[in-house]
Amino acid sequence: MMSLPEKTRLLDSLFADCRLLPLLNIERLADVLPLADALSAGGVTTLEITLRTPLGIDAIALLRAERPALTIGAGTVLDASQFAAVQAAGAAFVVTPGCTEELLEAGRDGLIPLLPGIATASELMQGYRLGYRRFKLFPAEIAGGVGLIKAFAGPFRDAAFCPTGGVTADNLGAYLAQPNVMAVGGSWIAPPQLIAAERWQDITALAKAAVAAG
Ligand SMILES: O=C(O)C(=O)C[C@H](O)[C@H](O)COP(=O)(O)O
Repeated sequence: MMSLPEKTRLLDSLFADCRLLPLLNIERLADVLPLADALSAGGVTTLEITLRTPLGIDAIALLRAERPALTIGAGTVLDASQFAAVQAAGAAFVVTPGCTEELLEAGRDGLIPLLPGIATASELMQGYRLGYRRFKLFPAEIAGGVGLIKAFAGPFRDAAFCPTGGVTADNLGAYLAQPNVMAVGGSWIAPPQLIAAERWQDITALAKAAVAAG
């Protein structure tokens, strides 16, 4: 089993080539492969399927089987049983909006890395105490945005963040310019209305623009 420092290194390696984490809510299973291909064509290498819809687990398993070159994370994981389910479906890592003791322990003891969600120094320190050094900052813009990430760089010198929630094409560059930003996440690269309309080329264009900003 991997230690937390090994899981930290694995997370860093997933974003070494592309610091983007498009967040996908899957409403129709038929969208999964064309959507993943549209993002790949734009240069995306890692994406997050949320459990916000009941198709999340099936979508993760489908991508794992059909698009093995992509790295698939699972998002909106809220408890240890969901952690176990996405791990079994083949997720490469787990992202959560917040952190509970149960989830932090599941991420420590599980087979795949957890990127726990935090919005305050105190939440960060609960994970830090166990050995976590990589965190999702959620909701990034509301919690303090780039200013908060800069402030965290003072006391938490070896921590890095994946801001998510309110990241757009307009503020993406400011986040990526921070040395303690490991990646940025969000739905702006594959907006629900473009997925619903199967506008795959528009999604490729949004992905290309975001990759260019990184
Ligand atoms: O579902 C989760 O796991 C979350 O924690 C929330 C998402 O990360 C944000 O809602 C994405 O925010 P937008 O990019 O502004 O749409």
